[in-house]
Amino acid sequence: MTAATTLPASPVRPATTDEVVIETRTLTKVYKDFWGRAKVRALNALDLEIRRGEIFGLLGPNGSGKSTTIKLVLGLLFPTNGRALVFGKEATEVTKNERIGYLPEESYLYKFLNAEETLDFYGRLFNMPSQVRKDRINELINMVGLNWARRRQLREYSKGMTRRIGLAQALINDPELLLLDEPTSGLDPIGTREMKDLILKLRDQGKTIVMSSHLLPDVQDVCDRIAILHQGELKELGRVDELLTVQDVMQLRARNVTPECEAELRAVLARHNTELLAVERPTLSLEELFLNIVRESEARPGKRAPNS
Ligand SMILES: Nc1ncnc2c1ncn2[C@@H]1O[C@H](COP(=O)(O)OP(=O)(O)OP(=O)(O)O)[C@@H](O)[C@H]1O
Repeated sequence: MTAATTLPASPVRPATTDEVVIETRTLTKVYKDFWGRAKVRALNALDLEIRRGEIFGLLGPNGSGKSTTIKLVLGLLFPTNGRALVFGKEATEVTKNERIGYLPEESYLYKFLNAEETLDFYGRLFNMPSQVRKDRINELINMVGLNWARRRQLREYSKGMTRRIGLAQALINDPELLLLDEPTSGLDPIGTREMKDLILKLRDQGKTIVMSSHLLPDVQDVCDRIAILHQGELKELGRVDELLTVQDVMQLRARNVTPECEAELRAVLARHNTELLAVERPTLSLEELFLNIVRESEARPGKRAPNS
């Protein structure tokens, strides 16, 4: 994706509202074997409410039920028990699909079409008029940074490029709700940052986004709330900032602290019987360091003295 991530014009909607977009009530899925015998309880009595304008993360180890949840919400699977409602309607009702975009974990796009043809195919499925389709395809291809490869067949695409065209496809109908299965998998750090910025922009446009991911820093960066599943059970649910806040520790950050000032601070803390856990310099994340170096190298090509 290029820096020119212009998003297709859609009305700016307010951020998170109280409107519930996805609701699950004791949602349960038991996969059966060939003989109809219960084989795997993939999801057990899941209760969730996801509101308009949220970025909601589904986390959990392999086999914990994330994809099953997404498929139930999409109406691709029937629940064994309980209900999944999307926009207030049963998830299995097909009319809701017009308001949903889905990026599956594995690409199912036709490999012998190029990016334009792929999006044109999906635009036709949504009965988009020719000119609207053309404009939308241009906007989306630019948005995901594939302009340079728009006429190349998808079989020549790298994993990261495939992820980008998958996202463009998921956005073709300007959906209100986006379900993204592992949106950053296969992307390099710059592509990952751009995908995350894009997800945030889509949220700012009022879209509701549900994403599953194993890449925890990505989830931490973009998600407002998360659910953690384990063997089909909901184990944790809440706002990311609240779940990650260590309640009984406080951090002070100050610039230009002199040794005298530090000594006084230590003395004050000691006087109040406060246990000083650490005095340290903040560090960049590896992502920040990497992006700084790449951006600097783009601005100033040529030799760069390491650690400068
Ligand atoms: N079609 C199926 N038939 C039988 N069992 C299935 C089927 N699909 C998934 N399962 C089982 O259901 C459980 C949950 O699977 P699911 O794919 O929802 O997990 P996940 O959290 O998405 O995993 P991953 O992180 O590996 O994608 C697993 O034990 C899996 O083996």
